[in-house]
Amino acid sequence: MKVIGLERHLPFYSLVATYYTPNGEAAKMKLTGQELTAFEQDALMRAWPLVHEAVVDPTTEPFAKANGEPAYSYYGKQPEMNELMQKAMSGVSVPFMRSMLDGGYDGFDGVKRLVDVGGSGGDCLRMILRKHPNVLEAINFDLPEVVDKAPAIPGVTHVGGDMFKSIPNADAIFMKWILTTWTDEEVKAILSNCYNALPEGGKLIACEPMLPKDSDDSHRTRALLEGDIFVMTIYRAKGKHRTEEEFKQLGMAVGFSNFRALHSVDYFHTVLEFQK
Ligand SMILES: C[S@@+](CC[C@H](N)C(=O)[O-])C[C@H]1O[C@@H](n2cnc3c(N)ncnc32)[C@H](O)[C@@H]1O
Repeated sequence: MKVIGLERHLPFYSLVATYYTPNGEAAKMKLTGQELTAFEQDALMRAWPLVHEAVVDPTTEPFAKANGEPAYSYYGKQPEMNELMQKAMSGVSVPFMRSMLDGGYDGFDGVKRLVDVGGSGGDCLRMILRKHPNVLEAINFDLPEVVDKAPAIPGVTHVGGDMFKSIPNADAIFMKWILTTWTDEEVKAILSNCYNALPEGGKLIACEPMLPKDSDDSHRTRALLEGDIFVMTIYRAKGKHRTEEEFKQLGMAVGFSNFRALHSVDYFHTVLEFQK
């Protein structure tokens, strides 16, 4: 199935994702209740009115200014919000992973040890393991306070740490919706730690929203640009959506020798492969 769009209806509690099955039948998924609460909660609502300040001065962080600290540390200190964010992430990731795994993506073939960097509650790994029994060791790597709340998943080891310090070794590294929230220098630090954790020929599979080279008024471009504003508000003004060339250059800068971008896996995310 493919996500073809997000429709927002008032009141807020009826955000609907529309999917098409391979034979063209439309199916809908509703993001309601807990998932939406994460996006509508007070801390975020306080940040939205400050977005214009970040446009005028990119050093301003709306979320940090409104709430006294950046989003990840803010959520990490509040167990309820931490849990809610994991549920929200899961609500977005499960349909994406279904689309990736059922769509014939072959990047996990032959992988024995796989790490998901910033894997939140571990849903992506759970789904990858179900489809790829060749993966014998799966490590869900996230901040300690996040993995503390992650549910036990057969075959998955939760490891707490900081991707800016080091990343566990693996044949392949997976990450979804990670690079977008960081600056170019920070992305290079994350990619460099991935590079160091991989053997020769190993690969990083990163799934990120990607901006088209030229802007247009298509639904997809508008959704991607809207996502850019969302990142600017909820996470950091310094994070940003990037083009294929920008991702490629960041990977090459830390030593990856091969790069490819697969656009047909999902409507919103592109699958980026960086090979060592
Ligand atoms: C936008 S969420 C994406 C979650 C998951 N990959 C998904 O797509 O559902 C970003 C994740 O990165 C994690 N993260 C943030 N800073 C991190 C760090 N320094 N080291 C490891 N993980 C981090 C967050 O806790 C969060 O789970």
